[in-house]
Amino acid sequence: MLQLPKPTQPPQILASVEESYERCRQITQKYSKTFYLGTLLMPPEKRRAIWAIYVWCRRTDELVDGPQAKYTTPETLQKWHEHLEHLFKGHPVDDEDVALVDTLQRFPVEIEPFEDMIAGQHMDLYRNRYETFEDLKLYCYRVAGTVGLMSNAVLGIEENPSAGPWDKENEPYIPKEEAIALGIANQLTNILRDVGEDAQRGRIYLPLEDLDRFNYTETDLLKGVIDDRWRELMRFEIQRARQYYKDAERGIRLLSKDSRWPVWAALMLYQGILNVIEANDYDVFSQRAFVRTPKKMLYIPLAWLRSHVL
Ligand SMILES: CC(C)=CCC/C(C)=C/CC/C(C)=C/CC/C(C)=C/[C@@H]1[C@@H](COP(=O)(O)OP(=O)(O)O)[C@]1(C)CC/C=C(\C)CC/C=C(\C)CCC=C(C)C
Ligand SMILES: [Mn+2]
Repeated sequence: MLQLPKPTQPPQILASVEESYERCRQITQKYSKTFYLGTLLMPPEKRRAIWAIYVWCRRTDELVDGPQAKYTTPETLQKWHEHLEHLFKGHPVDDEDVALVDTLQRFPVEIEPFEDMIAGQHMDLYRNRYETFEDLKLYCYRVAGTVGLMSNAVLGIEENPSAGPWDKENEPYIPKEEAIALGIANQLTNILRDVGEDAQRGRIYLPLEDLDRFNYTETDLLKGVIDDRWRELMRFEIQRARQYYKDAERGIRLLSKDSRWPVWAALMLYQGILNVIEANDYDVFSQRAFVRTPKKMLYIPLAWLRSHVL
């Protein structure tokens, strides 16, 4: 017997694939000058896939960090998770989704990093202190390491041209840990840059065990005290972030050739924020550290060199 369609909501006319990617491009350009610049160095198909992923990440982040964040509850995140499941079944729900569904078909990736990022936003909903670095690392993996895993699928791995047929059975090494390391490095940089802003919202991401170690208190931080204890603490955290950038570097060498330059550029541009924090004598309370445009432009050819030489 012929099945009649079940009565549902009238089908919504969504943006075309091209329109949706263009929207994602505009959103990426508006929200992140750094990553947008990096994506311009990619071949067009990869570039627009990264824009689509960026927009999903940005929308997820906005749920707990954006202007409507005070209305976000665990149910909101549960609904966002259901929305995600639709996308992985190939059904876009709104205009921005159309590009991501297309991207997921072209560059298959597991749902897990997307789910983990939602779990990270859940942490932001309830936590405003991190006791140990292990606690903070889990948060950093969830909100940023996951971006590395999502991006890996698009960036691609360089096939080893010298591999013989006997090597074909061996799975190629996917630099997952290195991609996660770059996400964690970026997130730690973000946290160090935004200490003052976060404190004004009552949030302290720096591990309390680290504050203790340098004899610096929560009250000092909330008051924005800059003294030798603070400088030592910041030096320690900057050093830790730099180690994560270092760990990521060996992974970049394994990426496909056309992805190395943009990733080096994104790494150098974001890591540059740490140098600015040092140049500002660790004052992250009364000024925001950012890399000036002429310096940014200098990083681009340097990144090209590194992608060819290292
Ligand atoms: C060039 C390239 C491939 C970039 C990836 C771009 C992308 C998909 C970014 C998504 C970022 C995003 C919106 C994440 C949501 C959570 C969040 C806000 C995390 C912080 C990002 C900063 O974003 P923001 O828009 O605030 O930027 P500004 O500070 O305003 O400039 C984070 C700090 C996390 C970003 C993490 C990454 C981009 C992961 C990087 C890892 C890779 C690209 C993998 C590379 C592969 C190997 C093997 C090393
Ligand atoms: Mn955020």
